Amino acid sequence: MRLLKLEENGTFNLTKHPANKIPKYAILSHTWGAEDEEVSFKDMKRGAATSKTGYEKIQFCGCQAAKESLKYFWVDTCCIDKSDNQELQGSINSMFRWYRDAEICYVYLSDISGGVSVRDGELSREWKRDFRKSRWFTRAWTLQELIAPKSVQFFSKEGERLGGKRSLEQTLFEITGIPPEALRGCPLSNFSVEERMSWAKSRQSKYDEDAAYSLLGIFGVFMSPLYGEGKEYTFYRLQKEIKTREAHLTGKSIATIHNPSLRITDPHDDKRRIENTKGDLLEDSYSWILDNTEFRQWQDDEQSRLLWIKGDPGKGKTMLLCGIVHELKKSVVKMDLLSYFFCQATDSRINNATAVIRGLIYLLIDQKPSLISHIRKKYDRAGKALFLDANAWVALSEIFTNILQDPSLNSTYLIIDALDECVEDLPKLLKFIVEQSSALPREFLKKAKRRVRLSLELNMESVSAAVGMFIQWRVLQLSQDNKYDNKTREAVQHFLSSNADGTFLWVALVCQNLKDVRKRNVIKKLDTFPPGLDSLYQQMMQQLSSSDDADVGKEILALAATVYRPITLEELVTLTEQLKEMADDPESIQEIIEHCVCKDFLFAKAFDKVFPYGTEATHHTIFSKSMQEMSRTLRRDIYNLDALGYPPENVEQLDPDPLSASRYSVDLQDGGAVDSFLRKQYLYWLEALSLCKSMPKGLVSMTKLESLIQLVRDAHRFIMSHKWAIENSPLQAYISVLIFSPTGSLIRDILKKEEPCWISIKPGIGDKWSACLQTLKGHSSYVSSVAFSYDSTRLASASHDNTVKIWDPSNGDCLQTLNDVWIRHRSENLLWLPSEYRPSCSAVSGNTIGIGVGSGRPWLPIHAHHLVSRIPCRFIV
Ligand SMILES: Nc1ncnc2c1ncn2[C@@H]1O[C@H](COP(=O)(O)OP(=O)(O)OP(=O)(O)O)[C@@H](O)[C@H]1O
Repeated sequence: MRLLKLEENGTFNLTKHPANKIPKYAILSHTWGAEDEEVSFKDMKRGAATSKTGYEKIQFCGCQAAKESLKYFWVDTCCIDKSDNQELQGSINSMFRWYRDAEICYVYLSDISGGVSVRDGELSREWKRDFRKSRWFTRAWTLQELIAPKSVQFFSKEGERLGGKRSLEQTLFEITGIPPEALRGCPLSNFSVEERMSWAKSRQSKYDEDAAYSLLGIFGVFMSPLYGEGKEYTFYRLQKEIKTREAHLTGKSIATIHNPSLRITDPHDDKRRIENTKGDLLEDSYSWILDNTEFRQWQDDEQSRLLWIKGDPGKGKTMLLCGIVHELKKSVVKMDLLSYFFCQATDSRINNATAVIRGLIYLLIDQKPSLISHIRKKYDRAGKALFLDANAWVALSEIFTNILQDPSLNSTYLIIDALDECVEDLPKLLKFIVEQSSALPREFLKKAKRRVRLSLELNMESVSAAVGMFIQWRVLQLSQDNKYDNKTREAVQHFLSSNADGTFLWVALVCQNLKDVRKRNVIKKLDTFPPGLDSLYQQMMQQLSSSDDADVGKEILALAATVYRPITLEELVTLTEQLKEMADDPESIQEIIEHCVCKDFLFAKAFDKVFPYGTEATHHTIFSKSMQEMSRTLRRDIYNLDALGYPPENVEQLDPDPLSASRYSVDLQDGGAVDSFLRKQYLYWLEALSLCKSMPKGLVSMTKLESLIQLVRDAHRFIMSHKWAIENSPLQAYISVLIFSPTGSLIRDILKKEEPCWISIKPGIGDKWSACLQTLKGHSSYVSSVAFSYDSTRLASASHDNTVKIWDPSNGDCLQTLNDVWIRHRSENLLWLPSEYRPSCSAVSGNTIGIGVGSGRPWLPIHAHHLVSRIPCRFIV
C-alpha cells in the first residue's frame, strides 16, 4: 500500500509498504474537483503538488493526522498510480479495506464553509441544511468511505470540525437512509442485498462503471474493473458476484451464522413484530428508565451484572425492554455486543429455555461471526441434533458460557423478556442466568452487589407519568382519526388519566374500544368502561356474548387459546367454519378478530363461556378441520421443485405459499380421538352396544378399524424406512422411496399411480418389509457395541470413531454423542471412559451398562436409561 508520510520539515513524501507491515494511518474522504486541480501521483513524483488547488486537502489531512500522532495518511488522488492498470484494478478492489483499516477518516467538505457551529453535539439548523445538501452525500465512492471506517470525522472547507459519524448518526441516517447499526460497524451481511443497494440508489459517479465498482466492498465481492463495459453490464456482473457470494454463504450456513438449525427465531424480527402488534413504541413512555437509579446502576457499575425488572400484567414491561434495546443499540460502543430474546408462552418456538439460549447465541454470532468457532466443533460432530436432541440445553449452555468468556469480547448485554412465559425448563434458565451474572473476577466478589431489582410498582410515579404520555398520544390519535371536538377530547383524556392506575394495557384496550365509537356517543360510552384489567376483560366477554358475532367470536377465542403456537390469519380462517364463509370479506374477519382477549383471562375467568363443551371439543374441531384442509391443499410437488434431489434447506417459500393455510395442520399432534376413546370409553361402549343390541355392528366397526390399523402400521414402516431419504430430498417420496418399498406394502399399492412411469425396470424388492426397521446413520467408523436400555426407549452404540451415540429407536434420532470415548474391543461389549478418567471403565452387557470408577473398584451396574437421564454426558459411559 502506498502512503503519504509527514516529514519533520512539514513536507509529504510517498512511501510504499508491504501488506503485512502497514503502519497506522489516517485516510481522506472528499469529492473530486476538476481533474487538473487534483494532485496526482505524477505530480507528487515530479514535485509539482504544491501548485495545485487540491494540495490544500492533502495538507489538511496531513496536519489533522499529525494532531492524532499519525505519521502516515492516504489520499486517493495521489496514492494510486493510475497509469498502471494493474495497480488501478487492485486499488479498486482494496479501497473498502483501506478505509476500513484506517485509524480515522477525515471527510473534507469543500462545499461547506465558515460560520458553522456545533452545539451540544447538534448542528445548528442552518448548518444542518447545508450539510444535508453537501455534494459529498451524492457521490458513489463516498458511500463506502462513510460506512467502512471505524471513525469518521467531518470538517468544513476551513478545516473546522463539524462532528463525527457517531454524534451525527441520526442526521446521517436521515440524509442517507443508512441505519445507525450499519454506521456503527454491524456486519453488512446483516442487511439485505436490496437494502444495501438502496443506500447507493441515488448516488452518481463520473464513470458509469464506478456506480458498481464502488459497491464491491459493501457486498464483499471482487471483480476486475473493465472501464468501457457500460453500467448495465457492470451491474449484471456485480449481481452475479453477489449471488455467488450469497450462495456460498448459505452453503456454508449449514454450519455458520445463517445456520437454519441455530436459528429457531430471529429475535430482531420478534421485536419488530411485537412493536408492530402492540402499536409502535413510544419513546416518551419508556425514556424514564434511562434516568432510573437502578437502571443506571446496572448500566454504569461493572459489578452490577443482573437487572431484574418486575411489574404487574400490562404495566408495559415488554415495551420497556423494547425501548431499552433501542437505547442500548444507540449507546453501547462498537466493541460491545447486545443480544435479546422475547419469550412467548403461546408460541412453542420461543417458550422454552433452550430456545432462549439459541436466540441469544444467534444474535451474538450475527454481530460477531468469529464466535461461531465455539459452536463449530460440537456442530461438526453432532450436526443438527446438537440443537434438537435431549441434551440441547446442556450443549448450548456450555457453548454460551464459552462465548461469554471469549477474550475478544468487551461487554455483552443480554436482555430476556417475559421469563414467566418460558414454560419449559425455566428453573434451568434462571440458574444459568444467576450463575453467569455471578461470574465476576475474584477481586469484585466481596464488594459486589451483583443483582439489582427494579420494581415497576415501586416506581409508580415514573410509570404513571409514562402512562400519562401514552394516554396523550393515544387520545391525540383518536381525536385525529375520529375528529373529536375539544370537549370530547378532554373528557377522554380525563377519564383515561383518572382510571388507568398506571396500567398501559388498560389504556390500550379502552382506546381500542373507542376506535369504533362515533364522536357523539363517546362521552356516554366512557362511563361503561370499568377500571381494572380483569373487569374490562369481563365486560368485553359479555359484549361479545351478546353481539351478533357471538358464535364465531367464541369459536375464534377457543381456537386461539387451544392451538399450540400462534396461527396466521389464513390458518385461522381454515380452521374456523364460520370465517371460511367470509373468506372474501377480509374486513369483516379483521373486525371480528379484533375482539380477541387475553388467553390467561380466557382460561382463568371465562372458561365456561369460551369452552362450553370443554377443550377436547375444540381439539377435535381443530383435528377434523386440519384433515379437511390437508385433503384440499396437499398435492404432488406442491413447491414445483421439479429436481428430485432438491434439498429442503434450499427451498424458498413461495409467495403466495400453497402451504400457508395448512402449515398448522401438517404438524399432526398426538392424542387422537380414537386413542382416547379406546383408553377411556371402550368398556362403556361395549356395554352400550349390548344394550342397543348392536354387538355385531361393533364387531364390524372394530374390523374396519383393524384394517385401518394395518394401513397405519404399513405407513409407519414406510416412514421409518425412508425417513432419511425424504428428509433430505422431499421429492424422493415419489421415486426411490416408492420403488424401494416391498411390493406387498399397502401404501405402495394404494399410491401406485404416483410411481415414476419413466423407470421401466424396477428393482426386485421382496413382498414383505425386511427385518430392518431403519438404518441409523452417524458413526464414521465401524460400530463395535450396541445396547438397548431395559425399556427399549434408548439405544447406545459405540464405534471405533471414538464416539458413543445414544439413539431414540422409535424415530432414529441421535439424541446424544459422547466424544473422545476410548473403546477397547474384547469378546464381550466393552466401552471405556475417556482417557482422563482411565482406568475407570464400563461395559455394556445385555440391557445394562456397568461403570467402574478407579481401578480395582467394583463395577456398578446401571440401566442405560438411567445413565442417559441422570448423569451428565461426559461421564456417562
Ligand atoms: N413505550 C410504549 N410505547 C407504546 N405503547 C406502549 C408502551 N408501553 C406500553 N404500551 C402499550 O401498553 C400495552 C401493554 O404493554 P406491555 O405488553 O409492554 O406490558 P407487559 O407489562 O409486558 O404486559 P404482560 O405482563 O401482560 O406481558 C402494549 O400493548 C402497548 O399498547
